[in-house]
Formats: sequence, C-alpha cells, structure tokens
Amino acid sequence: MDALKSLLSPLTSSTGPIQDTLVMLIAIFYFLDLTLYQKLVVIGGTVETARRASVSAWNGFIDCAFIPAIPGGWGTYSSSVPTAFFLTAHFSQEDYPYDWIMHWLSKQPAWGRSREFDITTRTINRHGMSQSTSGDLEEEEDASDETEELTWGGRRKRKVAIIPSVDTTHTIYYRGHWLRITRSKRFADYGSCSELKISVVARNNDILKKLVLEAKREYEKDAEHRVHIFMADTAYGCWRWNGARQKRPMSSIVLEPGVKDMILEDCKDFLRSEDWYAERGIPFRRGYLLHGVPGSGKTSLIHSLAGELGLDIYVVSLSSKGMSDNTLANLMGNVPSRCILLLEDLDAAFTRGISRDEKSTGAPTRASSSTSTAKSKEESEDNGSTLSLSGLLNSLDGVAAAEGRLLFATTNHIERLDPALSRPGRMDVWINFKNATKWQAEGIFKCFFPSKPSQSAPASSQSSTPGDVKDVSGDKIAVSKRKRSTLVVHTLSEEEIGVLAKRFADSIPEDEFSVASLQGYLLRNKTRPRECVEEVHAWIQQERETRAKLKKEKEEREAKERKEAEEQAKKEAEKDSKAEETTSADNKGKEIIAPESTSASSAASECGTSDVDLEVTPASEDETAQGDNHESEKATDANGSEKWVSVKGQPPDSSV
Ligand SMILES: Nc1ncnc2c1ncn2[C@@H]1O[C@H](COP(=O)(O)OP(=O)(O)OP(=O)(O)O)[C@@H](O)[C@H]1O
Repeated sequence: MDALKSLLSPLTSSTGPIQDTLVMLIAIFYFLDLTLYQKLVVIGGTVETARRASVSAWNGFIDCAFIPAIPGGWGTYSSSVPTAFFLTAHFSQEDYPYDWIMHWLSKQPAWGRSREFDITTRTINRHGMSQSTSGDLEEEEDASDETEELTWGGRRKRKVAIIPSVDTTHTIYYRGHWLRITRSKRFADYGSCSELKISVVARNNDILKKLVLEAKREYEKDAEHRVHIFMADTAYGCWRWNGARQKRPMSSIVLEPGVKDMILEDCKDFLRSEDWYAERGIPFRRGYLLHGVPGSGKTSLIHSLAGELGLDIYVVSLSSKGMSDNTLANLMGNVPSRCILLLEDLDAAFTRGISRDEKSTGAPTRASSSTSTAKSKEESEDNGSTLSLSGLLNSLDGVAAAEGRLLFATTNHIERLDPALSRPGRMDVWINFKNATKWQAEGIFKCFFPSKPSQSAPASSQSSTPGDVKDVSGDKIAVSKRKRSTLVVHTLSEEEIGVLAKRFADSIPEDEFSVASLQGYLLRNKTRPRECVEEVHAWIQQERETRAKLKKEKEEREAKERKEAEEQAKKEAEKDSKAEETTSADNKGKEIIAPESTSASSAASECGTSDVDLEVTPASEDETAQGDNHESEKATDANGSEKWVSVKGQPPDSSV
C-alpha cells in the first residue's frame, strides 16, 4: 500500500484525502477480475480526473478569493470573504509603481528556477521600454559592429533582464511570504497597456507596502544617473516614454559666468516654495523662455538642469500632426507635478498657423505675405493641427494646467512670439543665447581637452596609428574593429592646455560661430589639441567660404522662386482681363447696360485678389517693434521681481 502511495504522489502532487481515495480505488480494482490493460485505463483515468479536480478546485478558490480591484489604480488592495487571508495589489503600466515593481522583479534571483519567463535587454516601464541596468544575466559584448557607438571604455555592456511572461502566474518567495505574480495586457483607448497583479496570503497589507517601497528605492537608485524623456503622442493625447538619457553634467555646458548658477538656483528655489505660492494664491508654476541662435546650448542646458534637479522631461512639439486645443489641454493636465515641460521651437508652431481666433488657423502677427499665410493655412490643414493661441494659453495656465511643473520654451525667433505667450507669469525668466564669445570658446576647448592624466579614451588617441579613425560625425565615431582596446590618453599639463585654450579663443571671432559649430570642429580634432589650435584659422576661412556659398545659393534660389511667382501672377492677370473682356462683349451683344459693379476692380475682388491685398500688411514692422520690446524690456515674474538675463555681455544681475 505504501509503495503504491509513493508511486502516486508525483502524479497527484498532493497528499491526504485525494491520494488515499485513489489508493483505495486502485486496491478495489486490483481485486476485481480485470485485464491488465483495463486496470491501467481505469487507474490512468482516475488519476487524471483527480488531478484536474484538485487543480480546478484550487483555481476556483483563488478566483473567488481575489475580486479584481479597479483597473488603472496601483497598489489597490482588494478583499472579499476569504481575503481575511489573501490580499491582491494591482499595478497599472500607466503609473510609476508598475515600473518600480517590474524593475524589482527583473532583479529577483528566483527567475533562475522559473520555467517560463521573458528575456529582454530592457526593462518594461509604463510608457515603453527602458535601458536595463539589472538582471542576473550580464555579459560584456564583444563589439562586432564596426559602427557601434563607443563608450570611453571602447566596449558596451549589454545587460539582460528576466521579467514575468504575460498571462502566466509566477510564484516568488519574499520576506516569509509567497507572492503570486501575474502580468496581463489590456487594451486601452491609446493602445495596449500592461497590468501586474500580486497576491499574497497575509493578515494585512504591510508586506505589499514593504514590497512597493523596496522596489521604489531600488528603481530610484538605478535611475539616479539618467533623465527620462516623454514625448507627447498627439494621436492618442497621451505621453509616451521616449528613452532615458545619461545625465549631462552642468560643467559641460559653457555659458557666461553666473547664468547656470542663476537658473539652477531659481529652479531649486521654485521647487521648494510650494507653500509660499499657496499662501499668496499664486499658481505654482514657473516658465523659462530660452531664445537665441541655433546650436547655442538651449536644449543642452535643459537636459542638464533636469539631471541636476532629478526631474523627467516632457516634450511637446506644438506643430506636430493632429495637435488641437483639446489634445494639448489633455496633455498638459496629465504631466506629473514635478517635472520639466519643454515646448520646443515655439516659433515653428506659429508659422504652422496658431491663431488667437479659435476657429482660424492663420498665423497671428506674422503675415509677412499673403502667399506665406495661405501656405501656412494649407500646411496647418494638411497637418491636421487645429491648435489656437487661446487654446495654447489656456493649456499653459488654465484651471486644468498642472501645478509644480517647470515650463521651458525654446525659440530661435523671439520676435515671432505673441506677447501674450511670453508675458511674465507664463514666461518668468528669459535667457538670450548668442553665438560663442571668446570666453565660451576657451571654456569649450578646456572641456574637450581636460588636463587630468587619468582620463581613458578609445583607441583613436594620439598614440594609435593614424587612420584608425575612419569617420567622425556628431557624437559617433566609427572605428576599426581591431582597434577597440582601451588606452589611457596622456593629456597635456594644465598649464599647456590653458595656453592652447587661450590661443584658440583669441583666434575665434566674437559672436560669429555657434558653440555647436565650435564643438563640431573640436570633435574632429579631439585627440590633436595642438594641431587643433594651429589649424583653426584655416577652418574659420573654410567655414566662411561655405557660408558665403550657401548664402549665394539661397539668394539665387529665392530670386528664381520670386521670378516664377511674378510670371505666374502676370499670366493669371492676363487670363482674368481676357475673361473680363469676353464678359463685357457678351453683355454688349445682349444690349444689357452693365451696372458699375462689374468694373475691373470688383472683378478683381471676386477673383479674391482684394483679400490678398489685405493680407499684405506692414505686419513685419510691428513685429520688429515687438521683438525690440522683448529685447529691451525687463520681464517681471509672478513674485514681482524683475528677471532679465543676457547670456552674452554683462553677466546677470546677482539679484536675479
Ligand atoms: N553653450 C554650450 N555649452 C556646451 N555645449 C554646447 C553649447 N551650445 C551648444 N552646445 C553643443 O552643441 C550641440 C547643440 O546644442 P543644443 O541642441 O543645446 O543647441 P540649441 O540652442 O538647443 O539649438 P536649437 O535652437 O537648434 O535647438 C550639443 O551637442 C551641445 O553639446
């Protein structure tokens, strides 16, 4: 009998009454006069039936024990009669705790024993996938791709994470409790959304609270060195996670003295002043307008600030397809309270036809010509963008707008902005970015050629064979696979670097080249500091020639386009006058006295030319005046203090 019991135990995977019953049944059948085959069929059938019955009994018990909590909520503990013992927490991909738990799960050694799981080089978070820094599998990848982006070590580490597979229940042991974890997918308005359910047998929810807090701590520790970027998805009116970037140190941004400190201190001061704002009834929001030439560090400064302040960045492009007042209001109402909200290239949105009039999509003040306005409208319609300026203003500071966020807007053309948009209260601090000064040129040179000897670099250093570097474009460098070993660059002494930086700065003309273009030149010479200084004059000459050539080509193209437009207009005018002559001849033939309203001017009006004339207004002069006002006026912030900063020239007032 005992031998039979031990034989059955792996099949039934249970002990007690079920197994005893089975043993009894088998014993009865054994003594009946059945053939061996019949006995086997009866035994097999009985065992399988018992197994299924026990499994379904267990599942039924679990199902009735856990009443699903409200979807979308996180950490929602549900209970019913049997939940005196069982607790269930639901985590939705739409909220942060989902990320924390997924990250925590990916670190659990229990995966080594699991029989079903997903493997990823990224960990899933609520908005998509993020670079994983965890997992129990880890290996240094041999760089086989010739054009792979290099780190200073010359190799990249790719880590592999194990996460729960969808629609499978996993069991993990945690602090004396068995956690049953199920990941599932549901379809939301904006696409699919994952959910996580964690059930545990416990008297209260302490164990789940502990789990969430531990997961949060670990997630934040890992995210310490990264800035998360979210992009507005206009199709679904929600935020999509777009990646996590390495934090950029503030020291790598070269701005005139005091500017970085001023803006960083201003942001910090704002973030700790919630009560101050509440006591005075001032909306807890702050806006920064970064304007100026392209490639001067506006975006870089924002990324660097986000890293320094530990905030995520939410980016909206107002000119993106399908943007409407409702979509924008929805997006703005859904940014978390502490974040950086970035409106990029504000002026680009205006040329796409934002208007004060909610119905209209024409540009507000920038109608430099009728053709451009018509074109702008057309573009706007093609684009499906129906955003109005009033819609934008409402989104920024209407009742639904998020509190506690830092709004950053960037533009290359401040003169194109509607004054309502840039007024204090919406944009409290303005910073003007100009082309590189000599001071900046010296600073960026020192950033590129640090004087400390400990810096490690890829094989393309001075000591490597010339020709290792195949191509340089932007931040990426393609290097021969053979030469991927890490070398120590013996950098120059601090004194020598100082002298070279000074010489470099002396050669750079003030306010002619952007910092980005200087960076491009330095990148091409990143292992040749001396040559870089010696060859800078030749580079400047070459840059000037290229610019002159491009300018000439642009002028020629514009002249050609103008000529074509004039010819077209002339042809249309001829056609119109011919049509008019025919009409008047017909009228004469019928001996009808034409009324005065059929004169040439009203015919032109019918053809729409008077509308066109109306559009050709001296708006550009007004705008210039507006732009000048921006430049000369000081903005007053919500606290009543004046904010005006110019990156070039005078360092900002220390009181700012
Ligand atoms: N002041 C600066 N200090 C350090 N790096 C800079 C600076 N300005 C520009 N750069 C470098 O130039 C590149 C472009 O800079 P960034 O995108 O910040 O310019 P931008 O002003 O935002 O340009 P745009 O107006 O075209 O968006 C970056 O790689 C950045 O590292």
